[in-house]
Amino acid sequence: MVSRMPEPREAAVSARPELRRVACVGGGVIGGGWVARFLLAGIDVAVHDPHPEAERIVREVLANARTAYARLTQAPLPAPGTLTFHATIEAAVEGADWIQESVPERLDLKRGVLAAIDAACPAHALIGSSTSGLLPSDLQAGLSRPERFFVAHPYNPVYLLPLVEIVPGARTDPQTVADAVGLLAPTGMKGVPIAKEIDAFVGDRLLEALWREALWLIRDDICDVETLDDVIRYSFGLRWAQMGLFQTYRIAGGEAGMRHFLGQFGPALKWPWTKLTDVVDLDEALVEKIAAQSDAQNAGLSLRRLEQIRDENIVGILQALKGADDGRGWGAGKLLAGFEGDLWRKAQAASPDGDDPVPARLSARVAPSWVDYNGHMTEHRYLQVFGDTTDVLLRRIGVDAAYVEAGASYYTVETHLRHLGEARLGEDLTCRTQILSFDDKRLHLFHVLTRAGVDEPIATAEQMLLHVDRASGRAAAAPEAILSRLAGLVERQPSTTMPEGAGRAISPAKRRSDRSPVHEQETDRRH
Ligand SMILES: NC(=O)C1=CN([C@@H]2O[C@H](COP(=O)(O)OP(=O)(O)OC[C@H]3O[C@@H](n4cnc5c(N)ncnc54)[C@H](O)[C@@H]3O)[C@@H](O)[C@H]2O)C=CC1
Ligand SMILES: C[N+](C)(C)CC(=O)CC(=O)[O-]
Repeated sequence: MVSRMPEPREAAVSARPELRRVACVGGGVIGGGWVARFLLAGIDVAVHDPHPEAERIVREVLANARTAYARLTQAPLPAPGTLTFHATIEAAVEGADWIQESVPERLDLKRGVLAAIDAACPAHALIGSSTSGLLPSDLQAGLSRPERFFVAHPYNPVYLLPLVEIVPGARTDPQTVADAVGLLAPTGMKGVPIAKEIDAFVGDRLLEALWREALWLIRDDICDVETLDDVIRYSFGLRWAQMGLFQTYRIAGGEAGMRHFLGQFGPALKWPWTKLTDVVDLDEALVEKIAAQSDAQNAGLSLRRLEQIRDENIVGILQALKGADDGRGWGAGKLLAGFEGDLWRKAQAASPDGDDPVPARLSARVAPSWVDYNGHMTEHRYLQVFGDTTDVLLRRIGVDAAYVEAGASYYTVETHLRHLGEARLGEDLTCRTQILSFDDKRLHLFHVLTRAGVDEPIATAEQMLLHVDRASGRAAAAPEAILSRLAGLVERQPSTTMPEGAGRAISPAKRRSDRSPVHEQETDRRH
């Protein structure tokens, strides 16, 4: 049978401009994550949450998000939006382009809150609900303008995981779905329209099935929570971040592929262990057992520490995926690469030549994964920072993703890196570039890495790059437009003299015999 493309995907293009102001109604785990996602995309956010400590909680989630973003990307993020807190729904939704409801998972509560939002928000505003499973048709039932309502189901942490299931109800306008997908894209999120509404949508149907089996395994003492988590994180959990279920199983079918996989494991679907559907009774004893095992598993780890470890791990995974598929990016990493490309394009459009007289400048923070057994930044991270700074320069002269796609690029052919000091965990670094020389094919750079606000270099790198025709892999003259941008940067750069250390080769170590006291004594005796 040939499947039809789902309706909402056909209305693919958003007619709306970018979001300027968002209201988040509910600022708990998920509401706080939405706040961070929108704010760090430069959007103003108004929050309403009656919890007495709502502001503290939101700001703590935001602090986590800022740390995670500093590690996630070197791309020029926009200036964060303005965060405000409001005592009423009416005040929060005033002037909002999008309202995201994230109050507790109770139909009656959500309906009341949505009715208040619907009555007070601007006519053009979209209304999304974070519900994990309630049907959008049930939630939109009492609204005066149900056509602008939909479920926007995110994943925790909302500021790092890009997926949002966009689920329309019976009365949602298909254009609303397309608009929601389009409006989320500049925040780095991937809105995925779900063709038909169903309880728990797609993600939570899968997660609930796994969770149900997990609860049985603990209740029946088959394993404890730590063993169960190990089974996931040392095996299929590692696969799922990059290939999901079906692509993974296609490979598991070997050379004969998916048909063979289905032929081999299809019959097993009739065996008892593949159709477990009973729901475990979450009685007091089981709750106590799981809570106690979970406490033991996480002894000494606060919630915020767990969140930080989780965020660091997710950032690492996203960055690995960004470099996958021969640098083209894969899955969520490809999305991140596209997001960063948009940020660079926007920054360049806002300031095509840039006002900065320094040809390239990059800020970086020493992340835990950058530190080695000596307790300082490890070697290859220096090259990463210098390489990223070179990329800043290349983008500035017009060598961006589109330029590379069109067939030419600059390749680094030589680097001389000097380590002059130590960069330690959490330190903010600045890298600045001087263009030493260039001609139609060669570009000679000198980077200096310092602690932010300090002049003394921690490291320097001298690099030679060649302009290359990518098809032949051979050096080729860069076009006039690139060369004249380079000339403009050279003219304006503050330093015109050769920097200390430029052109230096590694001086050979003295031969052991030259240094030996015996040798020196012998030499002395000869004198
Ligand atoms: N926690 C999770 O992993 C995920 C939760 N969700 C969904 O997000 C929604 C919120 O869940 P969580 O953030 O986990 O819950 P939470 O309990 O952390 O936060 C709910 C917040 O809503 C506030 N609230 C209660 N009544 C309110 C009202 N009348 N107006 C404004 N705020 C009000 C509470 O003070 C609280 O801060 C639920 O629909 C849930 O299904 C979606 C994805 C994942
Ligand atoms: C537990 N949960 C059903 C609220 C989970 C979700 O909805 C998504 C997530 O982040 O796992």
